Amino acid sequence: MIEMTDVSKTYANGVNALNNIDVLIEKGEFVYIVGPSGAGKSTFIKMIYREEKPSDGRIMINGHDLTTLKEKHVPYLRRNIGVVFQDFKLLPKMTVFENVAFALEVIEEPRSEIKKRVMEVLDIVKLKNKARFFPDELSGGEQQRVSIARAIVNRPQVVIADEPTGNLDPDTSWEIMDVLEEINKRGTTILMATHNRSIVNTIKKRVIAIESGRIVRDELRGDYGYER
Ligand SMILES: Nc1ncnc2c1ncn2[C@@H]1O[C@H](COP(=O)(O)OP(=O)(O)OP(=O)(O)O)[C@@H](O)[C@H]1O
Repeated sequence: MIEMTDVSKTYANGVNALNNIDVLIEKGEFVYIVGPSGAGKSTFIKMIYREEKPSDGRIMINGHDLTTLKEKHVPYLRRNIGVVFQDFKLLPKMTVFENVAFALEVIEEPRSEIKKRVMEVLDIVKLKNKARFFPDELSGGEQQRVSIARAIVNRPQVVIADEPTGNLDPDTSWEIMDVLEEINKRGTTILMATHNRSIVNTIKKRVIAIESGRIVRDELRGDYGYER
């Protein structure tokens, strides 16, 4: 469902972030993207939700060619891809409920339907009881769970997480993994860029390792593979 063919990315300042990337990720996979700082992991991820365009090569997502996708069609692509960031990016003046409902792409859907869907996803992330709270009234892990609820509320086929546990303590990081695994079990493809060695080495998944802009390893049930 995600296919990159000979993809390279050079930024405007001349930095060559990715070179000749070939990769195929099937529906329902859970994939860790690992590699040293500056290796190109975020660039790889950003190209999938069209935050960045490749300089060369082709990216296909669900049969759509991202490289020729018109700007006006980018919102349709994004509806199918939920994104989770290290720093949550919640709207501080909105409640948990509103943060999730805001992301829901429903046109003239009855309020009752919107409420039902938002409460469904808050149930998945175990935050139904905090729907009326504001982000600053939540722990870091809870805020990340809200951001995951927001990412899945449109029932995307793919969730992309760029260091989702980067700002969290170890216990909370495991809770976030429980939630991501649950979402994956329900059929959503997950791509997660991470520096979290113990998670990668414990919850075994496919590992794609990137170094200096190239894929140097792609293993089912792989290891983190880097020393600190
Ligand atoms: N917008 C940008 N403009 C220019 N260069 C960039 C830009 N974004 C990233 N780069 C460069 O591209 C290279 C890859 O960066 P990227 O953020 O993809 O790495 P990363 O593997 O995600 O790193 P980290 O683990 O530190 O987040 C780096 O050399 C970085 O400086």
